[in-house]
Amino acid sequence: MALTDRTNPHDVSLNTDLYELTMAQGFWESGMVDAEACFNVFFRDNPFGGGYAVACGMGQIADLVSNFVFEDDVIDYLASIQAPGGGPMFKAGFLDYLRGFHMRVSVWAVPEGDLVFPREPMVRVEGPIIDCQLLETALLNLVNFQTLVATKTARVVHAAEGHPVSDFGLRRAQGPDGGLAVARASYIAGASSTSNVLAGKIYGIPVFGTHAHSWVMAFPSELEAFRAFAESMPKNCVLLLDTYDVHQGIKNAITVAKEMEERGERLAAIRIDSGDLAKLTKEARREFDAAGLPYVKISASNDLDEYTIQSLFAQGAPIDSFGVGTKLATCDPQPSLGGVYKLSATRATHDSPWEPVIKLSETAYKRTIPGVQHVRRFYDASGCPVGDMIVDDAVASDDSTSMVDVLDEYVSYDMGDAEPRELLTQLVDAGEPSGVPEGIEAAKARCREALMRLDPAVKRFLNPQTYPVGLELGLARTRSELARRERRASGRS
Ligand SMILES: Nc1ncnc2c1ncn2[C@@H]1O[C@H](COP(=O)(O)OP(=O)(O)OP(=O)(O)O)[C@@H](O)[C@H]1O
Ligand SMILES: O=P(O)(O)OC[C@H]1O[C@H](OP(=O)(O)OP(=O)(O)O)[C@H](O)[C@@H]1O
Ligand SMILES: O=C(O)c1cccnc1
Repeated sequence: MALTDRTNPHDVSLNTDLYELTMAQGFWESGMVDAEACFNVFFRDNPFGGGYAVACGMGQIADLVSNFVFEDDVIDYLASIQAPGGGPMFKAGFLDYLRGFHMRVSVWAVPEGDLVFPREPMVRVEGPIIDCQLLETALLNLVNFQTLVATKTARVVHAAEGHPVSDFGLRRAQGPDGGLAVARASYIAGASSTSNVLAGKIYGIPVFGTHAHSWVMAFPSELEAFRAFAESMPKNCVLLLDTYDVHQGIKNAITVAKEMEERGERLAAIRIDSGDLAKLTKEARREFDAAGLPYVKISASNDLDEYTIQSLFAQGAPIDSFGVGTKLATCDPQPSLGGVYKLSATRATHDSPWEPVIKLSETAYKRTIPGVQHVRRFYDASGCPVGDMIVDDAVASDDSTSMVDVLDEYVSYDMGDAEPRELLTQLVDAGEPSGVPEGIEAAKARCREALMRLDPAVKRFLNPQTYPVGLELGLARTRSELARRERRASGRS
């Protein structure tokens, strides 16, 4: 899959921050080779001021874990790193340990394409603390950006009201890897195609393209350029009308469409990439219809995002499809998702009981949730999600429907008759992939279904309603007790 298709699989273990390796060495030296940990990936705020996020990148986690090995050239490089104070950064004994290393972690995650909300675990990793720590950076690198892109795309696709959206973002993406991640995540979240040909080859995403202004400028006239393109691409001819003057562009496209009809062909569409897209697309629609060419579709591009698309439809723009590049690939106006990887439980060995741990902070906002967490998503009778409950089975109470808001302990919810379903599914079992990884189409279908069932009030762009996420009562109690104990231990109360 993706990561190893693109990079030398032996380098996967170096796609990390140095401190993961130095901490791993420290755990090894401290005799903690058998110590185990439980970490969770979560984010604190929905991106783009929205009401939800689309989980993405999970389909590549098993591949990351399997390929997390230290080949000889990697060991040689690590051996060559000098500590700032002099001498090798890594000890020979630790490098020997890494030589035979393979990940033994178990991983659970929100299924790719499903919805995820602030503070609930979107990925849970359990296993030897060394392995868990080594995984942090690469795992966050995988899921943070793809979840952000998938969420941005879901918003754009929502605004497009069922009209196809193509990812045009490669030229503005954050490098070749970024471009591939954008194509993959945007396709899962509802884009119909990508202009990125490598993504088409690697992931099997449909590829789509029109032509650039340079095509028109390379011919003596626009009409000749359109004719040449129609002859070269009779089956998928989309003409870009705005190189010189859209009004003349419409006339030239009609001339070429009529010539195509005489050859038994059809002009597929036109694209407009500048100016007032509402006004110009209305004019184009009028003229194509009047010329007896109602089948010619209208595509629009030019710095589009969910807000411009929504506005264009509010103005009655007769647009059939969109090409969305810069603002999708760069996730404008929010370039990162602040997903974090936090320790929530430890145990001395695989056979000892888990001890929940908590990270306190000056602000409740940064306080973590302790325990080995999983998520119960509740659905109403029509199959729509109504709330998510974070549960640690080891401390769970008898009350399986009540929960306390994840941020505000004075707010509680009762899920009543709603039907609970486990959200997290296992991806890796003690280092081995759990079953056959699902394809990208399954994640895409899941995303479409999940978004369709999400309350429109949570999906709206302006002041969306907050989807309820809470702690099961036993977990809420454990969290308060741990917080009190830690505060006392640190002398703060
Ligand atoms: N009717 C419209 N309503 C709202 N936004 C629009 C409308 N038409 C175009 N836009 C958006 O306005 C922004 C600027 O459009 P503008 O007409 O200034 O194009 P431009 O960037 O000057 O064109 P060029 O690509 O030639 O530089 C773009 O993001 C475009 O998508
Ligand atoms: O507008 P985006 O959402 O980023 O979509 C991709 C853009 O890429 C191309 O423009 P190009 O790079 O040739 O520059 P342009 O803005 O001058 O058209 C294309 O014509 C789109 O406008
Ligand atoms: O095919 C297109 O029209 C296209 C692709 C990438 C960027 N802009 C336009």
